[in-house]
Amino acid sequence: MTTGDLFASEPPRNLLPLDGEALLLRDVMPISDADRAFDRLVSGIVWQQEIAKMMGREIAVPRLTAWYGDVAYRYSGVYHPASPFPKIIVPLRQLAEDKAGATFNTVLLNHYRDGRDSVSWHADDEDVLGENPVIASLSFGEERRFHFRHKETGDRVSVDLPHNSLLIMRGATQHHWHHQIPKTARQIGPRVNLTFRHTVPEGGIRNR
Ligand SMILES: O=C(O)CCC(=O)C(=O)O
Ligand SMILES: [Fe+2]
Repeated sequence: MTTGDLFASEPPRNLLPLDGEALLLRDVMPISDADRAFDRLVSGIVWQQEIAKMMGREIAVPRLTAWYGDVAYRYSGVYHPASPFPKIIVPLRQLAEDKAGATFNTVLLNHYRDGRDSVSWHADDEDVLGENPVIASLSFGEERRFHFRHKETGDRVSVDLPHNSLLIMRGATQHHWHHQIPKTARQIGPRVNLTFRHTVPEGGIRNR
C-alpha cells in the first residue's frame, strides 16, 4: 500500500473540538496535475495588489489576490461585477464541489509570494455567504501553517496546509472561529490558495 492509499482510506477527522467543522483532505488530485495547476495559476492569473484603508492609512494587502464569480456581488460596499471562471479554475471548482458535496459560484484566490505574505485573523462571515457557509480551500505550492482561534474561548487549533490539499470549513465554523495564516521568517517559496464559496448574488437571486 502506498502512502497515498493510506491517507485516502482514512476518513478525515474534524480538526475543531467544538462549534464547527474543518476537514483537511490530502492528495486530492494526481501530483502531476497539482504541480501543473500551481504553475498555471502563478503565471496565468492576473494577480492584483489590493490596498486596504486602516485607520485612515492606505496599506498594501500582504499577498496578491484575484476574484472570479458567476454572479455579481457587493462586499464592503464595493461592487464586483460577474467575472467568468478562467479555464484553469473550472476543473478545480468541480473537484472542490465533488469533495465538499456543495456548489460554488465564486472563488477568491490568494498568492503568498514568500514568508512575508500572510492573511490576518478574520472569519468568512459576510452576509452574502449565507448562514452556515461551506468554504472549500485548495492549496498549491509551499506548505503554510493555518491557525484557528475560537472567538469566545480563545481555543487554538493549527494545521499545516500542504501542496495538493483541500480544507473544508462548514457548519457553524465562521460564527465561532477566526482563522489566519501568519508570516514566517523561514525562507520559503510561493503558495497559491483558492477559496471556493457560494455567494448570494447582488439583488439576492440564487441562480446556481
Ligand atoms: O490561504 C488560505 O489558506 C486562507 C485564505 C483565507 O482565509 C481567505 O481567503 O479567506
Ligand atoms: Fe478566510
